[in-house]
Amino acid sequence: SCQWGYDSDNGPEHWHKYYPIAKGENQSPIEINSKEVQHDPSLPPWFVGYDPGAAKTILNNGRTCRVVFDDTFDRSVLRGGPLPGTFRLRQFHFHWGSSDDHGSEHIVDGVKYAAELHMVHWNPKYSNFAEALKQADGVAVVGVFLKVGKTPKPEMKRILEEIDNIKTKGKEAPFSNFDPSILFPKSRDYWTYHGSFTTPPCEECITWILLREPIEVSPDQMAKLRSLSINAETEPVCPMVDNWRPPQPRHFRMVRASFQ
Ligand SMILES: NS(=O)(=O)c1cc(F)cc(F)c1
Ligand SMILES: [Zn+2]
Repeated sequence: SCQWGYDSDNGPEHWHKYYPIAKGENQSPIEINSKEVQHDPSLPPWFVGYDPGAAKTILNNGRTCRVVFDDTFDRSVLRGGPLPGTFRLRQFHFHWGSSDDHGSEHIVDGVKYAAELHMVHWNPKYSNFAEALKQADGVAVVGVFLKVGKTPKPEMKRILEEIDNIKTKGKEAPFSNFDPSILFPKSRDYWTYHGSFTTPPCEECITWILLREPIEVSPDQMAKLRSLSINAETEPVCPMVDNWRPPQPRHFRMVRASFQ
């Protein structure tokens, strides 16, 4: 059946059987190699206008920890950068490893970060998210790398405090009054390229905006993420770790940088 995951029997090497686009030519993540990136001075800055009141719930869907927003109107939006018009924030989630030396999906000059935050937005010129993911310009994801250091990121506290209430698959808790832009690093420098969802359905609908500057989290904060389980409450405990897809072939895609 369609229960894809990250194990040897349902992981990234199997996804193409149910989602043939997983072997497409515009798949994500990819390796970013600074020497092959093209600096594009015409790339504008990107901007967000997030309404903290749009935050709704935090959920363990058995594959990641996801915070969901009200996207029924242009309430929390992303615009500028490589994007045509405004995109609506729908959710954000994370990918991480079983130890601090890996876990990110995109890899930069050989560097694997401990985790990667994805802020998912969709183009309201399409009637809904399901329609948008069928379009090449349907979705925009801002990716932020998480690097482990000594100082905890205070802005992560609220997310990690909720983890105790969503330990197992299917658990959901209210999550309100949160502006996710507090998670961004200082610099707005980014790489951008056209790619796909890094999980099934692997649709090639994403304009990626990957921030160059990682945010720093503490080892305890990473351990908290790793305390989530993929199993439901009534099933044997299986830690939610290594929920990342390895890099995919870049093929003929150009990665542009907003910075020199
Ligand atoms: N991991 S990802 O950001 O590419 C992503 C976003 C999304 F909205 C749905 C997915 F299945 C996967
Ligand atoms: Zn993701």
